[in-house]
Amino acid sequence: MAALASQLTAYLSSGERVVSFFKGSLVPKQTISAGAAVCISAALFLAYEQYWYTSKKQHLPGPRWKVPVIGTFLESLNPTFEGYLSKWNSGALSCVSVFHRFIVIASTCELSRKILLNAPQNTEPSVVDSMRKILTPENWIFLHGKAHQDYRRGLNVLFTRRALGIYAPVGGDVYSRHFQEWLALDGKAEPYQLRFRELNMEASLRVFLGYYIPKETAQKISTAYLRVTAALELVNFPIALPFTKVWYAMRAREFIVNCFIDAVKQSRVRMAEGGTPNCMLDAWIESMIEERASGKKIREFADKEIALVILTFLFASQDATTSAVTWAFQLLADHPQVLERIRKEQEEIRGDNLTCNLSYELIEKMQYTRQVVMEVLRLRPPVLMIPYQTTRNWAINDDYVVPKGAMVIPTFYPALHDPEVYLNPDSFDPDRWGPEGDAHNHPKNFLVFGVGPHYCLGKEYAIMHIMGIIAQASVMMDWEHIRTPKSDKITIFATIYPQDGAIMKFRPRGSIQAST
Ligand code: HEM
Repeated sequence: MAALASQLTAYLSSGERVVSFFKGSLVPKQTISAGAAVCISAALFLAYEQYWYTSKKQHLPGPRWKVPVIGTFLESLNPTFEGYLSKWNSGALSCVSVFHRFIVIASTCELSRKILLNAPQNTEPSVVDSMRKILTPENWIFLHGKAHQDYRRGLNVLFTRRALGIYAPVGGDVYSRHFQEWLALDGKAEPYQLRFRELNMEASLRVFLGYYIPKETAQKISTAYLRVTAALELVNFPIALPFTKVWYAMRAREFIVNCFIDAVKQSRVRMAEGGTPNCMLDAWIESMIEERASGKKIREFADKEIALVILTFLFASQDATTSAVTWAFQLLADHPQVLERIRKEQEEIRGDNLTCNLSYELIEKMQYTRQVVMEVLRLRPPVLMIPYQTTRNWAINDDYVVPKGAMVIPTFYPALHDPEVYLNPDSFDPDRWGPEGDAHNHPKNFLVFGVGPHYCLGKEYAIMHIMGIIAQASVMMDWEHIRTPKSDKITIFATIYPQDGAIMKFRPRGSIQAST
């Protein structure tokens, strides 16, 4: 069967040869028309496709047969959360195929961790082709194994305690400015998801690049970046023809990277003159200057390289943090007793200066606010899964070998909603992260940021950023969530959002109670 299958594959690569195969060898000459030959070869191709699928599928739960040619492509265009849930519930491992890609989905904590931790020996992150085009093939994010490890080590300096201390007040300034804009809407109710995105984008640009980028350019970058997000589909047209989504995204990337390079040059000049570091670029360049001065052998990062790294940070952070911030505002409005405890904590640690700007020292004192952020991320993990692929045939457990080249997907949601680990897993309970709770005793289940060689580099910064936003918001504003039947329904677009876009209204702190 396998020999026949491989013979057929070779033949099916050329229609002409297929016709001659059937005309010339299988049946006597002159007895079969070209049309009939095409029909027979199509039928054999379809049969081969089913053989290909079922021989990989074996006993795994999944569609019994492959939809000819496209597999479950149509379902993957409009994924639903309920669809994912039923897939995860179907077995510890399950499968589908999209076009000619065989996909294995792991739904337990143990198997998901195994996939992530087995990079690069048996697995590696699976990259959609458009990503390589948009982020450029030379981007560090596509490195594997030792090269990846070494490069990544050089970036650790950007997320030290000292570096976070530089970023906290920069973020705080941006949050307060955006809150003032929301308050200027005078309590108008509207979906806030897009406004949360704008806040995140500006915070990222200012934290990463400081004020080397003028306001108008920052706005242009924010708009251009929408092109990048739009091109992040699982399936794109393979060639970046003019005016396709990927083509627009590549043009946007060129513009963004050029702006970043300009900022790097300015930072180099300022830091060489002994300036105080005000953003990630400054921290990075200062550390290179210091290491050079100390005579250490260091990795010199070129301007474009730095710009591309910052681009990956934008890429990795924008959607995930926007998702987390959206759910955080919604969950806090729906659980006023939790918001009150955040406020109480802020009063305790800020004293008389309630609306003072953020600092890392303040962040470190926000024990309860941290618990809240951990719980938001557990309940509504922005990233539900990450696609990897196998680099060889790999016995993932005792009874299944994932074939080489298959996409293998570790999922995070089931581990984060495991009722044996998190009591009442679907309830929002920040106390489970407190001294009395036991969520901390199960670090293996907290897969929000992945695990292994590619785990999230920005984890600590992301947590600080979300904490900073809700802390600062709690002292400046009151907000209401206008609930709709879609508020608790999850929509999936790379990350997860409430289906109604989180309809909210904001008022200055104290005015809602005062007016009711
Ligand atoms: C709530 C916000 C965030 C979430 C939920 C999140 C989640 C993740 C996840 C699940 C991964 C893949 C891990 C793996 O494959 O094992 C990842 C990778 C990554 N994240 Fe985040 N992330 C967030 C924010 C950020 C931020 C703010 C930054 C940068 C400032 C960042 C930078 C990165 C980078 C560079 C990688 C790739 C690391 C590598 O391949 O070595 N992330 N993140």
